[in-house]
Amino acid sequence: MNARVIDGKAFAARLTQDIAQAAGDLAARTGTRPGLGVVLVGEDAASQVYVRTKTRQAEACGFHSVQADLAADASQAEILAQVEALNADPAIHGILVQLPLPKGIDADRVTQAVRAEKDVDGFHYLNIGRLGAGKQDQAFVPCTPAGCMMLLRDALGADLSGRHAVILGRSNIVGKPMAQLLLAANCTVTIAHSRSADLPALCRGADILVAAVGRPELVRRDWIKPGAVVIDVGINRVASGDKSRLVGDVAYDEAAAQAQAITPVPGGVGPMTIACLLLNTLRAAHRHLNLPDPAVGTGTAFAPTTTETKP
Ligand SMILES: Nc1nc(=O)c2c([nH]1)NC[C@@H]1CN(c3ccc(C(=O)N[C@@H](CCC(=O)O)C(=O)O)cc3)C=[N+]21
Repeated sequence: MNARVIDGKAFAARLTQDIAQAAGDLAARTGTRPGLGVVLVGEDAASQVYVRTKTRQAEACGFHSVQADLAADASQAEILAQVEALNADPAIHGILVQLPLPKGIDADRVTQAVRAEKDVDGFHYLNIGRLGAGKQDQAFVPCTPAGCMMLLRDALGADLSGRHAVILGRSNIVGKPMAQLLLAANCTVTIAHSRSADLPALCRGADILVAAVGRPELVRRDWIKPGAVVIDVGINRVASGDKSRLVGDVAYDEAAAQAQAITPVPGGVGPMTIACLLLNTLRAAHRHLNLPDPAVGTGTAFAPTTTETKP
């Protein structure tokens, strides 16, 4: 078997173009540009890179964008005040507080302070609850799982019903919402995690395998059912000689020998996360104006983008 590479980078680029187009249409119709507010606390290098990418892409889509940088020793009250300012700003439709927050800050307090209508990360309990109740159309769905679903439908077609999906990882940000989305798509869903017995055997039962545990190359060749679709959410920086490189939670070459299709790292799920953040912000602006959600990122708007791996 020679897995197709699911090109998340190309998919995200097309999605981002459609978002830019829809943002332009909205501005022409209503005079409103979608507005994204990003809160960054501290000097974590990776967080700075991610936040810069998000802000730059938002601006490239014609969004209004505001970035609030707070010092690493900012107090919880200062962070909450920043969130409240963005909550109250009518030009801001989506708010993102970059995680992780420094030690000593109650991240739950901060994420729950974001108004649900502006919660484009999908972390507010109202949005989590809507997703859990099958009302994901009214929710903001967390960006990484939303992007994974688009890539899955790109690989397998719109109808995923009856497939056995195994998710490795049970985080609030990826594993749990991913399970809800796959369940809503009529998959049979297994959530496996660090305390599960015989992870390899569980994974071998998967038609769809989503790896989101943050363990470099945990998933090996014999964990994968021939013909499965593998979505690798892991982004792990590992030493490679005197440099470092990014690897996923899946041993890519081994998995590609077994799978039908697989996402690479980098260039798979990561770029989709950012595109879905922009899409959620575009939707937030529409909902703020009492307009129906734009027809972007839904249905069959996207032709498959898959390429062959090397033998
Ligand atoms: N409130 C909040 N929301 C988030 O969505 C959020 C967050 N906090 N904290 C950190 C994680 C991580 N995250 C990534 C997004 C894109 C890439 C991405 O585009 N990665 C590129 C490679 C980037 C590189 O080279 O380092 C790729 O996979 O191709 C990675 C990671 C969003 N996060």
